[in-house]
Amino acid sequence: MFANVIVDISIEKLDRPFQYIIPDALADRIYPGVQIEAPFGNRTIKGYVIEITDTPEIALDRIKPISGVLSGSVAMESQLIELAAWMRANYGSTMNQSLKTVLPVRKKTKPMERKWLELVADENDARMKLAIYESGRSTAKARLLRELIVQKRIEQSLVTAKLNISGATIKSLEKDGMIAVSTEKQYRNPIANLEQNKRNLQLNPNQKRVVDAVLANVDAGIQKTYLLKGVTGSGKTEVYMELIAHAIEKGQQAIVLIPEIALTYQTVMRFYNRFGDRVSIMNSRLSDGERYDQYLRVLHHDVDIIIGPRSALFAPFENLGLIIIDEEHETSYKSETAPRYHAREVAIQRAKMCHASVVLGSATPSMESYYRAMEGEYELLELNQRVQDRPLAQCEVIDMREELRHGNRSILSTRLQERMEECLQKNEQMMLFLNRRGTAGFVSCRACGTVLKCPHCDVSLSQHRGGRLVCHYCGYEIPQPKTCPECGSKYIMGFKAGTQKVEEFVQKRFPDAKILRMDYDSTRTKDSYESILNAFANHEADILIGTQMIVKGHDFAGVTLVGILAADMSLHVPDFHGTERTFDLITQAAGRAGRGDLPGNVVIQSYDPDNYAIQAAKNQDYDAFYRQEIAYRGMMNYPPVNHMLVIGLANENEQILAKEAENITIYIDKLLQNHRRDCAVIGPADASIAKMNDIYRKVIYIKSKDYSLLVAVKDRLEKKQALSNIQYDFDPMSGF
Ligand SMILES: Nc1ncnc2c1ncn2[C@@H]1O[C@H](COP(=O)(O)OP(=O)(O)OP(=O)(O)O)[C@@H](O)[C@H]1O
Ligand SMILES: [Zn+2]
Ligand SMILES: [Zn+2]
Repeated sequence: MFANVIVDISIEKLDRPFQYIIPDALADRIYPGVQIEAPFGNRTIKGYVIEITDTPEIALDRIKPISGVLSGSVAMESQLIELAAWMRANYGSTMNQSLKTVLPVRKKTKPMERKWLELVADENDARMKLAIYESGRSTAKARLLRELIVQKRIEQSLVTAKLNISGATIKSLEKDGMIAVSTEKQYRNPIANLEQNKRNLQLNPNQKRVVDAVLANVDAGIQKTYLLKGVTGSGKTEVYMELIAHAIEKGQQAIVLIPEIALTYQTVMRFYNRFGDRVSIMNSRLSDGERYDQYLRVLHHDVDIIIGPRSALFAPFENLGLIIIDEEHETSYKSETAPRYHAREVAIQRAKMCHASVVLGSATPSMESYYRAMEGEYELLELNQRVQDRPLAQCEVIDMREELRHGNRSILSTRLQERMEECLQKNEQMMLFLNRRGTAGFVSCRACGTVLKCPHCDVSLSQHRGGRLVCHYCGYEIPQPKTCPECGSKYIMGFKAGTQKVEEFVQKRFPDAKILRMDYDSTRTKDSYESILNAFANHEADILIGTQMIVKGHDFAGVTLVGILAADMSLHVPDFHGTERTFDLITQAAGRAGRGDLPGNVVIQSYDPDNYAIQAAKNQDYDAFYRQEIAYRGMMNYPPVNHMLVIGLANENEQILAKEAENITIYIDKLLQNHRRDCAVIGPADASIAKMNDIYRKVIYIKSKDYSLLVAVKDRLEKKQALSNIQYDFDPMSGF
């Protein structure tokens, strides 16, 4: 057997593992992540094993044996490399891609150095010396010494800038034995200079019950994953913080994942108020240097808590006790580039390696997580009430087909306009949420609500050029009809309306209302997102109009009305998750209303008001939604009941791609011929983006109950020569 070893984890050399023989005597101590010693040229170097293989890559007589295993090699990097190896094996990528995901980009930039001047002589001696300097007209030396007698310790840059003192003067004082100069490395702290506002909140009995349940297991040494299902505004964040405080008390550290878009000043402050400087953040707005500094601060035990999106999962804590994933249903936890990992699964894997707990939190848990909780794999914990017994908002569904029948062709239903009027009169705030997800591509009837779907896959057909409607799962296609096949209406078309249009309409209808709009266009500059949220929180506007951006965990006490426009648009994304996304979005949006002292109202506008996702969201009844959705997933063999592997192929030559996709499908069919009952191969079909930058794309789907069968197919394909670029996506979260 051979081990592929990385000898130095600096980015330039990541590209090149070196191969060594595994001596029999060491065989059972060598696995990915382990730190070893091996000959390198004429010296011995330390390295990390990244892979075990039975294929030699160079002539056998040129491969040297590993000379030793570094016992107790607890080096942080070794654990992360082991994790990278697991990701490579389970998601399909090169080892390089996995390592680059897990380890930070090393920046040559040095940390800032601060020099300190400190008085070391005792005060009497210093005063005597000061008198000598003064009489000898050493005015610069006198000035500095006088200051240090008062301050004891001053930063050098302050001395040179403010007291106008030269390096020579400092040296001379040092030589006289008056002061000492020391340097201190300082890493950039992205949340420095915040003002901490300590406040101690008493957990209510429900919150306490949840915390106790976790702590009981922790104290008994039981490592587990928990699913915290708590309605919007039930105080999940307070539960997280309490658990973190307990971990820190035991000398452990914690990682908190939240979707990038919810990582606002408001959220960071909640953690900062409780934990102060022991908290740091990672997000995409940090420069590579700042990000690397956070990695070092973690390594040097300067912080106990890292908050950030997906990538914060790889913070190098040595004694990690807790990983929290808030809004765990969010699609952004799945990486869209290889390795296409899901943060939830990697978190669980990392937690197992270091015996940490994982808490997944959401008001609308993903189907995957709730299914696993039902199967007993995760422990389910619930918070079914809002804090201080605030009621959930009152929801009503408006049938937009009726509106059309009554001659209202506008974006806002009569009912919503009435509610808005009331809200403005009472000087309360509202949010209008336009569901833009999935508005591209599908075709629906405005008179009866019918959406054209694939008869084989039950996903909506997508509009293609040349008037074709195509299924991206199986390739089924039909010409686009001119009239609705259900009711004959000619109002059958793609849906198009943007937030800007909504804003124009609302402004015209309510000329005195102050409106803020938040969408991709209005938040392109660095801080605009934050400043819109702040302005709204300060009641500088009555109405906030936006896309999915406005529903992510924001806590505005003044909002009493939420209007959800085009609620059902996301039902029709060409993807089997459409119904789940719709339920999530409506429930989360509705959860923004009535969080303060005043009760909330929600108006849901839909062309498909009887759909179970819309009905369940209206009643804020997660369980009802789950029961129907899981039955559907089971019937169609979709995840989480089955696993699914998407094999994406890309090639600039359309003919070669088509041929290769066919051949690979036949090859996979053959591979799986003894497993016909446990799996299905579907496709090849055009990818949802069938051509990108002049590269053609196709997809093949495999469904199976057995994840390892899918991994085995991937492993075989990886070894095969291919003309096209091949990508793997296990249990996809969105169309390829
Ligand atoms: N025990 C408590 N006593 C008083 N107020 C509390 C308590 N717990 C939480 N709160 C307050 O209630 C509000 C909602 O709590 P929090 O944001 O933690 O809920 P959440 O479940 O995370 O909500 P969402 O999922 O909607 O984001 C916050 O303003 C929080 O400060
Ligand atoms: Zn119709
Ligand atoms: Zn189909």
